[in-house]
Amino acid sequence: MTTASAPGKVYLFGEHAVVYGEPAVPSAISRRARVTAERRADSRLRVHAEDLSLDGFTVEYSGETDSTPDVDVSPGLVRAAMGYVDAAVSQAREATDAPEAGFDITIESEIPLGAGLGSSAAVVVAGIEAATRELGVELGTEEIADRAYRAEHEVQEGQASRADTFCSATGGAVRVEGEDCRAIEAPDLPFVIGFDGGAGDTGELVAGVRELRERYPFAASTVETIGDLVRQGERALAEGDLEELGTLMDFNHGLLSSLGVSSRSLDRMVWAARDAGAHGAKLTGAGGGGCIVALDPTDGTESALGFTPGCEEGFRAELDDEGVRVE
Ligand SMILES: Nc1ncnc2c1ncn2[C@@H]1O[C@H](COP(=O)(O)OP(=O)(O)OP(=O)(O)O)[C@@H](O)[C@H]1O
Ligand SMILES: C[C@@](O)(CCO)CC(=O)[O-]
Ligand SMILES: [Mg+2]
Repeated sequence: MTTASAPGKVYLFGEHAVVYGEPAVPSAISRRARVTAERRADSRLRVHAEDLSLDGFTVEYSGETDSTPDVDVSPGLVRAAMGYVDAAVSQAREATDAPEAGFDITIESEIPLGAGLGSSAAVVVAGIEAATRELGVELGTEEIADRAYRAEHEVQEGQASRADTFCSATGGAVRVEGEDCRAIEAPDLPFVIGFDGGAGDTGELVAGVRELRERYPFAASTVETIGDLVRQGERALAEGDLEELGTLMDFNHGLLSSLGVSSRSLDRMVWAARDAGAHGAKLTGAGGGGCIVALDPTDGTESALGFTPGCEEGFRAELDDEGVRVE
């Protein structure tokens, strides 16, 4: 039995635009997904995912062809929910040259699902590490990141960047532009996260931005403008200029909003943070619902979020320098 964990992340800048080759800067945070893999004698896959929003369930099946989940929800919903775990196990089988390997998989996660904190990437990264180690193979961090990217790419129907999976695999703050992924220096950042209790569908939201880009040249320009903003943000990050970082985060939120990926509750939380004196605030991740991230060294934003209609939880998050690890 092997357990591995990997962190979630927030985007300082650049989500969505990163899918089209613009740079982005995500940062790992100290909330983790833990995946335990135990080799089975047969080639079946049994997944126990307590925190999955389908109310905690166990699925047992042998593969895509004859999946018969023993749960009281529609098979379509279960397949959609289990796609990332399936893809992680496929990558682990391929990496270890063990196409028939079966596992009992248990997932425990502190990262809300579909909320912009990279739960899918953390589950995939930790899943690949746990399953490959269980088979006695030690992959390097770069390979885990690459295979996790391929898994997300497959589940999100070809619409994924390397940002979430690279960040979750390596930890810390990173910069991703197309294939180019690297760690970057970051000062201590006073992240405050607001969570509306909801979720967005990453695949659908990315597809929505793609349509806008194809339909309107100014939407394509908006995506490029986000790239310009990220380059400016990198300079502010290197200088540790929190005020400038905040201003750029506010701007980034406006551009994401114009691309249709914000929501009423995300906007409310962003405004609550700004009114409370945060340096800046924006939605993080795919959007549609879920989380915002603000920069605020004071208690202002956290307490304001406590009184914001539509906000379920406000909490502080530390940058996590540690990526995937065996527990
Ligand atoms: N604890 C978990 N157990 C099982 N599967 C999980 C768990 N957490 C996440 N997943 C998988 O990840 C999916 C959510 O991924 P999605 O990309 O939509 O959101 P996210 O990664 O949380 O947010 P974002 O990509 O915007 O940062 C879930 O539907 C499920 O398939
Ligand atoms: C929306 C997106 O940019 C980030 C989701 O966390 C999608 C991706 O990069 O794969
Ligand atoms: Mg995701």
